[in-house]
Amino acid sequence: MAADGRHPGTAPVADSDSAVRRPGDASDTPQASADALLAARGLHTYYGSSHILHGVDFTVHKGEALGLMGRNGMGKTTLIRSLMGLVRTASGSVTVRGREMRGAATHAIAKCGIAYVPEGRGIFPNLSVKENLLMAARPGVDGQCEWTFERVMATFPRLAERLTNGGGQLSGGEQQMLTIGRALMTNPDLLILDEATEGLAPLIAREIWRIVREIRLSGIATVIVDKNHAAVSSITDRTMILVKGQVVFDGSSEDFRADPDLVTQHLGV
Ligand SMILES: Nc1ncnc2c1ncn2[C@@H]1O[C@H](COP(=O)(O)OP(=O)(O)OP(=O)(O)O)[C@@H](O)[C@H]1O
Repeated sequence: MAADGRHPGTAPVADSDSAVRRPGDASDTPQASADALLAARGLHTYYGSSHILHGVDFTVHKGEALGLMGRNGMGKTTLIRSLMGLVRTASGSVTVRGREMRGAATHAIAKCGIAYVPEGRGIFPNLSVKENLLMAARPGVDGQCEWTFERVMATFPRLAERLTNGGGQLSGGEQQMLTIGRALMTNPDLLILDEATEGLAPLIAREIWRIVREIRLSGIATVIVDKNHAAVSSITDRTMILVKGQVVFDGSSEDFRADPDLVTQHLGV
């Protein structure tokens, strides 16, 4: 705890209109900025007259795994949708590798190597597993083709067993794997997973976490939104907590795990 009773790296929600960065936050340094893959500064988003994001600062660096946490309705999905151009943002900036992208179309942001796997899964139910995967295939931003059909098969043995099944015939967990597999076929630099284990049986959720670990080790940056903070913080480098559309913690996952008060205060039910 800091002398004022707050956690290092936290700010009281009602204090300020903008999210407060930690002194010495890596994203403040020119070195880290050069390394930033996707960044937002002072992001404000509204749904009608409801002010949802209150000046959010956000950075994910190349190859970094970031866990985005917060109770229901705190703005996590809205932040992701704002970054992806799926909702209009009122002000602030969104950059990909330093290039301003706020207001750009979602497909233009995706073309910059950002793959978004939304909550609820988006596969083609009438196409086979193989067709679903092959139609997503494309080289990455630098022409890299590391994620081939064969590699996806090796990573998702369950999908390999169901290649000719229609997407709609898969179980919920298999559909989630197919959605992640499709995202990997685009050879992204960043994979954003929103509630990837929501509603899945524990065994299947564990399989998803194994896959996410493997993706992370392959050098792809990941942003993981999930209620299972223990699982997420065990595989991420950094943790960020949103409360009412403001960042109240942005620090290493090690620091997050060492401070159970953060869970009680900001994530507990
Ligand atoms: N399309 C919408 N129109 C109006 N309000 C919305 C819309 N989508 C979300 N909201 C509201 O915005 C706030 C933030 O929602 P958001 O989905 O971003 O939260 P979240 O942290 O992702 O929560 P959850 O874990 O429940 O998905 C909530 O109060 C929610 O009711």
